[in-house]
Amino acid sequence: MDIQKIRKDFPILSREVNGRPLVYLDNAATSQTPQQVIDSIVSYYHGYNANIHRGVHTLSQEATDAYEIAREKIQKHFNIAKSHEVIFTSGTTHSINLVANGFTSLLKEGDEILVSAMEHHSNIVPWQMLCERTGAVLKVIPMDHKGELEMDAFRALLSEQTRMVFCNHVSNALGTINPIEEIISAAHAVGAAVLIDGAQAAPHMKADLQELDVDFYTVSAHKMCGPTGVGILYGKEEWLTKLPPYQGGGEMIAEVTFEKTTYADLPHKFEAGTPNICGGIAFGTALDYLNEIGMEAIANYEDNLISYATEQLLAIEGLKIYGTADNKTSVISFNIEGIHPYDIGTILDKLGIAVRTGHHCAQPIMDFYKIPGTVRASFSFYNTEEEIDVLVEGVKKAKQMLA
Ligand SMILES: Cc1ncc(COP(=O)(O)O)c(CN[C@@H]2CONC2=O)c1O
Repeated sequence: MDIQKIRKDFPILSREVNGRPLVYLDNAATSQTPQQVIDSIVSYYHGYNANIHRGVHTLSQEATDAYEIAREKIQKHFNIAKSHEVIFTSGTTHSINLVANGFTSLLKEGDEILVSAMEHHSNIVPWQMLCERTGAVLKVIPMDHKGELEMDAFRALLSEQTRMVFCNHVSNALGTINPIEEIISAAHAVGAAVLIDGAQAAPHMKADLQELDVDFYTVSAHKMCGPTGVGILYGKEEWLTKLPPYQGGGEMIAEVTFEKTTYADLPHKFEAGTPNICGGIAFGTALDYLNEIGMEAIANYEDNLISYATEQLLAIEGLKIYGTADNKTSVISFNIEGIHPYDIGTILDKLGIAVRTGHHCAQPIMDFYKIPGTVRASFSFYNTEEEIDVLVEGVKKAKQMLA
């Protein structure tokens, strides 16, 4: 990987913040956008912006073709069997809510659904709302202080009453890569459906969804060098067929009369209204860009980066890392004894360094560690060891100023 050549693809990486070169280490929040994706957005609005799927004119056909080609690129990237198992959404939060809404008609009082202790709020709150609607019971798969799920406790929680299991592939707050193959297999053994939140995994590793045999998998384009406001829900056809539509409107219908409406086939049943046409097309371009570099090369490079960053940060006295799983990627959450993470983040920003501080929409994790939040540095393939050195020096300076 020619990092300097790659970095030139990202115009934003050459800007300054507070008079210093930007060091962007908040990739778990959103990734940056290469010129190729920016050009894809511009060329859509320059050349073939039109509404899709029903137009009789050339522009509409060009836009429709580009949008459906993007769907096929997503299908190929995640090794999905059928293109209609790819549902365009506005992102992971929308995708999870679509499934949670659909299960309202499939769950009954006393059914049990399991969620891991290290979830993002978007993979907790929709399921709590589902339990309120149905009388189902939410149970939590515990984690240990390393930030790894307690798999014996997970297996003990499974029963004939378990109907669903939800877990992130990678924790956005800890970087833990969860043993989803084992989770999927054990859940299927009791007949439970599994939704894996892939938001933090898909940017950093290949996810082969047929090999995983997962029932639902969610992805946000803005974490994968794509635009915000677009993502996908993958669902096995057998499950998507069982779920009722999420939103009513145009596109998702076959026939409408005031007496009765029949719904469109997959994927359109779940794609009501005018979608983020340009976003979907640009998501396809982002996948082209990532695959040009290669997901394996990206994963290997980022593994080396996080090992270097961990080693350098741990050399700072009083610094504690949260999330020390044997198998982790792309995220380092840390605090310095006696200093509030927000204060560290503020000083780092003055030095041009962008990190995230707070609970990272994972308050149960912070409660588990009994901390208000962390400083989270999150890496991508366009970051460098030199940028990590700037981060480390910045943390040392913040410690000196605040201790
Ligand atoms: C694991 C995980 N699941 C779901 C989401 C929600 O994704 P959307 O916002 O695209 O629907 C995020 C977002 N990550 C947050 C966003 O900012 N910082 C984070 O860690 C996430 O990291």
